[in-house]
Amino acid sequence: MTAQPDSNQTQLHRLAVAVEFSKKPVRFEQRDFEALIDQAVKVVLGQAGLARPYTVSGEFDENKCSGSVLVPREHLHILWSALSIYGCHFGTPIAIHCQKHFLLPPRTKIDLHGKHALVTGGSKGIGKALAIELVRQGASVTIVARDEATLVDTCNELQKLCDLNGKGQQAAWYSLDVTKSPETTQAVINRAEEKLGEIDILVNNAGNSVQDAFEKLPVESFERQMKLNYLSAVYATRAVVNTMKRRRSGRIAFVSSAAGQLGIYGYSAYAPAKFALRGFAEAIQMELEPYNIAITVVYPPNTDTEGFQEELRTMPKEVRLISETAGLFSPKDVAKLAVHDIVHGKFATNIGTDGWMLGTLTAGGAPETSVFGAAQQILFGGLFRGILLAYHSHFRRLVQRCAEEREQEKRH
Ligand SMILES: NC(=O)C1=CN([C@@H]2O[C@H](COP(=O)(O)OP(=O)(O)OC[C@H]3O[C@@H](n4cnc5c(N)ncnc54)[C@H](OP(=O)(O)O)[C@@H]3O)[C@@H](O)[C@H]2O)C=CC1
Ligand SMILES: CCCCCCCCCCCCCCCC(=O)[C@@H](N)CO
Repeated sequence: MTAQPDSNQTQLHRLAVAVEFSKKPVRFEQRDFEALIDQAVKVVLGQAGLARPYTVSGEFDENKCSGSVLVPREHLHILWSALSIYGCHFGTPIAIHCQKHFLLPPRTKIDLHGKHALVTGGSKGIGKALAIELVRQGASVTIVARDEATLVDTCNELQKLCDLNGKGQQAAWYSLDVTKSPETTQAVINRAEEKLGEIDILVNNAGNSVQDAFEKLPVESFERQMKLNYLSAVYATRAVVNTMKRRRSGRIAFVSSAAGQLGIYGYSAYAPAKFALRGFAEAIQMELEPYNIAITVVYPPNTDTEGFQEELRTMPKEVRLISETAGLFSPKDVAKLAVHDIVHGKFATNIGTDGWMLGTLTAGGAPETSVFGAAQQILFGGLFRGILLAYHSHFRRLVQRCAEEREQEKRH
């Protein structure tokens, strides 16, 4: 299938298309579905002298034998009739039904097989766990970070997993400081795309935290935190978004933090950068949804990584006591939940019971793709606000106790 005019103005409709067979063929997958749709369009529109080349990109559910086709508005009706046909395919009589169309495409699951995912900060911690999970589910993965030795080790590990799957997946690495400049990020992403194909999934994970009382943190810390935890994600997103829009498919994820939902003691430089990711994500999801690109923001509580161990060495007692109320998770568990939500196009990933409550409470102006999720927010929003206020009085006492302890230490 050939190119479709790339206009920002083109409004897309999603046609849900079901295929019925008199006798089900042994194999009928995404590729066959695409070929069938292509053929149907050519046959019917060709006879009417209207055939024109454009992409009918969709996602196919093998179990239900139905998929969806993204159609520009001006071609909706002619395509609807073109696709509602009976005929013979693979030697079997079949029927194609167009069931309904939506102006706003509902989220559908993507299949990671054959996809190319790029994970920033993929050499260690949560990023590495994300890369492993993406490979496990069939994707080829590029990881970027600064330190080459760690990149090489992790990439070798990933390639072994790829080989175990036996489907020709590949792992690649590039050394990149994601804060350097938009151009540097763009150049590395171009090279990654030349090697493993256009990026289907971008995971913005690189980041770290600084923690101390506000007046003890130098102003440069605030600037550096914004650069590393927020602006780096803007650079990388910019580097992939045009291609994703042209292809009308993609996923972009941001690893924020529970501290991107609630500001706590010690995180006056870290929390704003993690909050910023959310504002950015909410804004672009509204722009990119018509292009079948879904955004996910991940809000992990404390997660046991190299970065976290490093953080513990200088962590003020208040930060430790407050943050540990939400629990400590393994990078593997965080990655599994995040990849599940990326695949399903879910906007927010919350981890653990406190994470779930915090996510439900702070759903705020974010979009919600699940009716179940929306019902939880509507039902429990008020209740969780009450619970949060109870947590706050607990946190206030913790902060006070730590201040008293410090006073005493000073006196002795
Ligand atoms: N661990 C936790 O408790 C939580 C972490 N998070 C967030 O999750 C993300 C990952 O954290 P975590 O796995 O703990 O961190 P780690 O320190 O364990 O790993 C960080 C990764 O990012 C890379 N990285 C750091 N700085 C840069 C840079 N300037 N350019 C390119 N790559 C960079 C590191 O590689 P290299 O140093 O070689 O560049 C490494 O691969 C962060 O955004 C963090 O804020 C959120 C909530 C909780
Ligand atoms: C009804 C609602 C109840 C909510 C209870 C909430 C408890 C809040 C705890 C905040 C935890 C912040 C952890 C940040 C971890 C992090 O980002 C760093 N470790 C990064 O390295």
